[in-house]
Amino acid sequence: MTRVIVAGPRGKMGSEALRMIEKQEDLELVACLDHKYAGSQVKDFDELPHLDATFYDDIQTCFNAVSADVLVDLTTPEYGYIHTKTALEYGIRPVVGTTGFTDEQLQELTDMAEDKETGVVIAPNFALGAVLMMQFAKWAAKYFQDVEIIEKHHDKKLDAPSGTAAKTAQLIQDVRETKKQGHPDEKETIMGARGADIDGMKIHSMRLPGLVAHQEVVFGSNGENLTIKHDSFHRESFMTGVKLAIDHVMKLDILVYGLENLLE
Ligand SMILES: NC(=O)C1=CN([C@@H]2O[C@H](COP(=O)(O)OP(=O)(O)OC[C@H]3O[C@@H](n4cnc5c(N)ncnc54)[C@H](O)[C@@H]3O)[C@@H](O)[C@H]2O)C=CC1
Ligand SMILES: O=C(O)C1=N[C@H](C(=O)O)C[C@H](O)C1
Repeated sequence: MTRVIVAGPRGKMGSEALRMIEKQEDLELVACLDHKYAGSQVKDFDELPHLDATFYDDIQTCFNAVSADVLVDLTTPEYGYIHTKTALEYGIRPVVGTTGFTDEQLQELTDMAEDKETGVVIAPNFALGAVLMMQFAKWAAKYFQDVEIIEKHHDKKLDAPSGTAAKTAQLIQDVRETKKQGHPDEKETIMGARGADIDGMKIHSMRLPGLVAHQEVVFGSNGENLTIKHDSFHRESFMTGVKLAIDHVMKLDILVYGLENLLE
């Protein structure tokens, strides 16, 4: 039985994670961490009668009160980073879906996990289709140098570009030479019109009500375009990956960034 704490349990992802945990025979929810509702019970809020766990609003109080193996963090960039560090200090293995960490923060957490010999999984996208979309994009980038990433999300999202777009760009960077795209003399008459720039490739972030999580990676060459596209229409799409990450993190003693590293 793996004992799990969920941070952000009342959020869009966290509430889906609770529903997933309830269905697993080998996972036990031992506490929830939110910035409010301290002392409340999970069953006070949701129709999840089998989940018997208390809400805490302070991470140290929570970690001192309950014994846990894994912290699943689905909160905000600011708190996700603090929670991950604190979990490592307590020897609790973080599974982090929260996006928006800086490269410096990721490096610090990588070093800390190595130092503590404690597993961490940080996955910018838990949907298996999105993981494949990123891998296909990396493959295509070997043959197509010109590429633009268009990510589309709901308008409650805090970070831009999305963690998935940033990770896709990183994977493409591994195989693509730096190249300035578009006309050599192009000029933006409205700032930002060409999107964010990484080594000359562009990322465009769209935020609209009605969207969930969507990304297209568009490659261009002479006389042809290749579009690799993924859509998450429901947050259930992320839960296979969350469960996979919880199972794997128990066997790791380093930080793994990206679910592709856990797939055979
Ligand atoms: N890796 C993946 O596959 C996915 C990652 N995400 C990421 O997960 C994170 C959460 O996304 P959503 O659920 O859509 O956001 P949300 O805004 O619906 O939920 C975030 C929750 O965190 C809670 N929270 C804020 N501060 C907190 C604190 N100090 N302690 C504990 N809880 C706190 C909020 O009350 C809220 O309920 C975001 O960073 C998002 O980018 C979202 C979808 C998929
Ligand atoms: O905030 C979201 O919703 C999502 N965030 C992740 C990201 O930033 O890539 C994963 C997915 O796109 C949904």
